[in-house]
Amino acid sequence: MQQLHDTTARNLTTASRRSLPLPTPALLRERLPVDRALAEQIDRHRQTVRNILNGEDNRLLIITGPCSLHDPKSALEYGHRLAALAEQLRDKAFIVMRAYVEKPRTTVGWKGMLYDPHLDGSNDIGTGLTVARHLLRDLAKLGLPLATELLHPMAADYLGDLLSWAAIGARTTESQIHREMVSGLAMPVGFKNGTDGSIDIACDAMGSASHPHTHLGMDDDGRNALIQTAGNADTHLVLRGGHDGPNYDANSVRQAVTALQAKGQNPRLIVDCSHANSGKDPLRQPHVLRDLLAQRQQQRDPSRQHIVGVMLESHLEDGRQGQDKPLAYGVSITDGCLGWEKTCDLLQEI
Ligand SMILES: O=C[C@H](O)[C@H](O)COP(=O)(O)O
Ligand SMILES: C=C(OP(=O)(O)O)C(=O)O
Repeated sequence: MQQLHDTTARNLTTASRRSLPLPTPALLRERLPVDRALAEQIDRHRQTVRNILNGEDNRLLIITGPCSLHDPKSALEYGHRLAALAEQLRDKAFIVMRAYVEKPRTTVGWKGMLYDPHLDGSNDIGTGLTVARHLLRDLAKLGLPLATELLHPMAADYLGDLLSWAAIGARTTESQIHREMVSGLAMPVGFKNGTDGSIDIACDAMGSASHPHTHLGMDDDGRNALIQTAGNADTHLVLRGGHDGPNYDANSVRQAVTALQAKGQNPRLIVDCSHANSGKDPLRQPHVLRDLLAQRQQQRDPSRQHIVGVMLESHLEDGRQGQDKPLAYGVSITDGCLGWEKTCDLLQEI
């Protein structure tokens, strides 16, 4: 009788969810391993990003790539072209590819390759994890450092070893769970300012993530676990504009730097040329980037440079997929992007 009661109570409280098994992080990493040479490459790339953020390497950090990856073929074609450009510009810039497989949504919408790799609402996350890890590993093997937004903390367990930089997005910067996760990550992590444009929440996030935490989590074998983290010393601010408009202009950057200095935090920051800084018009990104380059030129002493990195949303073709049309190759499925030709011309200006 007591058992019947317990079962009924459990059914009532869990009626709105169902679960299916997924591979553990250890199993996925075993199936798609990172070999020693690749691990060393990623370690070197992380260190270069750290050096830029600490003012020891004066090259511009450029994080560029599609708003979201949805098709391995076009992502790899972009990666091949970017790897060649990165080599050409290596004296002036350190280029990292945006390799975003999770998308935060304002309300609802496609949540990225990791969640729905078949793009049909079937939400085959098991395949999504494999496709995403496979693609990220192939891109890293091109010699490219990779950046992504870590949206679900469990995704870091499956993909974190392939990343040289990660973002916490505008919609999750205030989340304690994300700050705890960042505290245990081995790569530099940028916190974006909130969608309302405020930077205080991102500064709080940097402070929180730099501390050790103890939190609920999953171990490599997929078991619930108590996780203890050491604190991440390489967090920084990413300006992406907000509801009231852009924050890439010299005045906004100065205010952000002053706020960071007042809190004793790293005043070197990254500016996203897209999102609210471009008013979501991808073709405005060159205008934003040129403004940032002009601001950098004003600062003659490289060690006092505050804008150390920029982000672009860029794909093979301009814009985004048309509504109710067959998918066009190399076109973003989420936010509009700057096409390759324009991206390439723009980055040559550096
Ligand atoms: O970068 C992508 C989008 O800006 C973000 O995922 C939010 O998208 P949405 O407002 O279309 O949901
Ligand atoms: C969603 C993104 O950015 P933000 O968090 O700034 O909206 C993104 O870079 O894909």
